Amino acid sequence: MNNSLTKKSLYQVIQKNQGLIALLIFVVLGVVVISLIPPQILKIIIDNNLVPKNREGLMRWAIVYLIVLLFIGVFDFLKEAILTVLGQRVTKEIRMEMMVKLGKINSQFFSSHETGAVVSRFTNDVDAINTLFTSGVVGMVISSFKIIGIVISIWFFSYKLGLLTLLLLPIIYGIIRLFQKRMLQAQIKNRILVGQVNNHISESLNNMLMIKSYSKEKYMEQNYNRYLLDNFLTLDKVNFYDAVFSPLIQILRAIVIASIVILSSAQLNFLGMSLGMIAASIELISNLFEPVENLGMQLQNIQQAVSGVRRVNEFYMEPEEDGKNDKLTAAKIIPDRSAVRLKFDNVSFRYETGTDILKNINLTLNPLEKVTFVGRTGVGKSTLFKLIMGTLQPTEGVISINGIDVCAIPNREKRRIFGYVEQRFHFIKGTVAEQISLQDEGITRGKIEEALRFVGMMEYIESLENSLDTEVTSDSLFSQGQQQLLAIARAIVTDPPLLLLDEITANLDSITEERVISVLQKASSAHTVLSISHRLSSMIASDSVVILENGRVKNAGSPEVLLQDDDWFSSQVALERLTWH
Ligand SMILES: Nc1ncnc2c1ncn2[C@@H]1O[C@H](COP(=O)(O)OP(=O)(O)OP(=O)(O)O)[C@@H](O)[C@H]1O
Repeated sequence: MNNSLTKKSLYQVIQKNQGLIALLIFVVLGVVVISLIPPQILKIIIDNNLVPKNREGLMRWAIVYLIVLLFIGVFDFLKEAILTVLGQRVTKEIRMEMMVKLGKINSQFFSSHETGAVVSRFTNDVDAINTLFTSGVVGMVISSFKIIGIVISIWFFSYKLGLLTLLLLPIIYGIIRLFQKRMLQAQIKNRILVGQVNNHISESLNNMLMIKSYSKEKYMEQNYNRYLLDNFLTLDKVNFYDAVFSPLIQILRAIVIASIVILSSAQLNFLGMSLGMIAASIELISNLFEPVENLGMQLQNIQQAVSGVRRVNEFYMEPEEDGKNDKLTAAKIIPDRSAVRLKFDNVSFRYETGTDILKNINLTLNPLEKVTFVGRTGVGKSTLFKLIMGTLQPTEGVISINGIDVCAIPNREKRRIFGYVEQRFHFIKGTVAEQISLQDEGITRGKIEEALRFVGMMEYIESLENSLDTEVTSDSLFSQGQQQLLAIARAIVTDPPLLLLDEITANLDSITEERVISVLQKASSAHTVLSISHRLSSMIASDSVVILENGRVKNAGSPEVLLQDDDWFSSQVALERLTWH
């Protein structure tokens, strides 16, 4: 756990909660010691009062007995409360640190890790660490002390019974563990199957239109039926173990108690104990089952928590985005927006999980140039944009703006440099205005309105109930094409000198498409514009076209020259004209 996040968070919580921890230690010791007292009182009541038929002290001992029970309750409550508070504080600390880490982590991480697995670090793994507090280490210490205390108390009554208890302990533990393991296996299987049943419903709902269009209702029902049946079978097992476990413990306890009574009978009198001692021993042995039972679960929780700790720490050790220069500002990098020079020097790139996507790209774009990247689906055009923005780091080579490596640009400055319009619009929780500003306080309402007017969305937004302040609660408030327009508004609202447009007209009707292109063309006089387009006809009048093939620049030049020189380009244009006319 060296330099681990868990250790760090634990240390911080201990530092900030020293009083609470001192109280916890006191309470834990109190719980252990006080819970040994009632059997002793019982012994005194029987030996000093009941056997000699002396009722004098009964009232006094009854009150003491009640007070002790009251203390046990109070101490138990305090222990649980403190452990829950401390556990929550540690998990909050861990989760906050993990969120900070998530913001710093190298973007490559997200292409090689599934969302579900990362979510599970934040939820299941941190919850497992929480059990270290609520029912793990501290619980185990309490259970162990309780067991030790009980054995010592019994030993004082009769060393023979003490020895017998020591012999019995592993047997009781073994039987309980055997059942607990089976119960847990059945519960885990049941949980997975319940997840499967629930997933099936949400998946079916998400795909309902497709299911109906392809007439897959029967298939959906059969699958659901199968999942339900599996679920019933495991649930049966869980119920069986649940039903058997309690009676099993009762029978075990009854056998042990009966053995003590038989061994103490007048005929055998093997243990040599008074009646009070016998009663107290029976009480103590009865109390022995609870900590033994807890111990098994606590050990298991600790095992799970340890793997949670390991996984959380692995996440915390993931490489961060390096090479950022915090002193760089957009104004320093681009002092004059008409002199932006973007350069690719021997750039190659490969995702962690795959082969080379881009190989040895060398390109220099002139200031204010309009460049369109074309190439077959999957050739790496969108990847190239992510490299330009420094979201991904080239495996080899450098991409620079005015001589500055894009990977050194701090994230906070990127919105003032790049306006990136993705193929898909990502909604955030908030109002329409916040979809555009992304809660960036530097962006005024006037700027937001200007950007929305620019893409022709203002009229529609004014027709919404609260105009710009309408809460966006569902994607369906905007059509696919409108989402595309919102994406453009979000990108241009900061008036960045570099526009990166990834298939911006894919979801627009031809009238809107023409309008967007003409508006962007007007605006583009003060921008360097890089666009990706499948439909060559929808290309913003480009100064040059870069054709990518097999990860390399196959050809680059003005569209007029490429129409003459490049067979692929001229045939694509011809094909498109054929399709459209
Ligand atoms: N996160 C990722 N992890 C691994 N491989 C990826 C990842 N993203 C993209 N790829 C792969 O990289 C290749 C290039 O993808 P990219 O999206 O850059 O292509 P593209 O030219 O923009 O495609 P399209 O024209 O369809 O948008 C594809 O083969 C894709 O499968």
